[in-house]
Amino acid sequence: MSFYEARNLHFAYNDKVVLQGVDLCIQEGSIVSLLGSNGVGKSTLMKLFLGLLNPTCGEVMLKGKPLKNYSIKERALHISYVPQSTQVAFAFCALDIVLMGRIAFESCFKRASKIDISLAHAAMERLGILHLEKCTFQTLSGGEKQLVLIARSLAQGAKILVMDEPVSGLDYGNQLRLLETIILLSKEGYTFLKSTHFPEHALMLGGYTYALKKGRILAHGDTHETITQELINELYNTNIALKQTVCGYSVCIPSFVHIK
Ligand SMILES: Nc1ncnc2c1ncn2[C@@H]1O[C@H](COP(=O)(O)OP(=O)(O)OP(=O)(O)O)[C@@H](O)[C@H]1O
Repeated sequence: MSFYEARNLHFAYNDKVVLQGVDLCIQEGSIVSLLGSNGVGKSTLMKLFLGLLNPTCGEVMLKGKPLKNYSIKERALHISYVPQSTQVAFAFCALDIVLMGRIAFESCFKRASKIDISLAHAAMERLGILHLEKCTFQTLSGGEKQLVLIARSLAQGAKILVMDEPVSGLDYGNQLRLLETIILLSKEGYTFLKSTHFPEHALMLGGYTYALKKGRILAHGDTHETITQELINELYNTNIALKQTVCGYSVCIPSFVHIK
């Protein structure tokens, strides 16, 4: 039985076709990176995996059962979502936002329990943002907001994390710390489906990669075998060379053909 998969997904926004026959299979505890140019459909595919959009054809399956047969609460027990950004209408503090991850376990109107608060604190501590707990979410920087949303996902306790460009807005140190956290969490049994604009980050994480182009899967497989310089150049219309460093990491070396 597959763990989490998309079978022959098709999707269009009205008459704008975005995905055409996408198959994607995620093993439990794995890290799956989605690559593709701007507007290719990565966020759309993730929203289909979350059940926030319905496919025009095809199906998302979770643990052998169609996702559409799970209630919203059941979905929240399995899957959490880190969006690219979140609008918050009220002056919630960062801890309130993280505690919202616990709503699936309680009623919206019930006060957070001691257990909820300690789980929220643990998630914030893990991401190095406990000092932000009393800050108003709206006043945080883009990167700080992103870390709070990731903490909300961890506090939710769901073991599948769907992350839409999770490092966007993070400074270089927080990018590396988040990648390391993802690797550590996957070793604890968490499963990741994440989009990225950085092939090097996918290579650091390893796992599995799917590359999307023109609504279809152009390439997929073990990340280190799938991400080649030819694939990167085809996906992004670039002219890079992929080189391996002495410590085993691959880096992209761009050639700026227009600048001499
Ligand atoms: N609500 C919507 N209504 C109509 N078209 C949409 C909607 N959301 C996205 N699209 C279009 O669908 C296509 C895929 O968008 P999507 O956000 O999934 O791409 P993406 O690969 O995540 O892009 P990026 O890397 O820039 O975040 C784009 O052409 C986009 O303009």
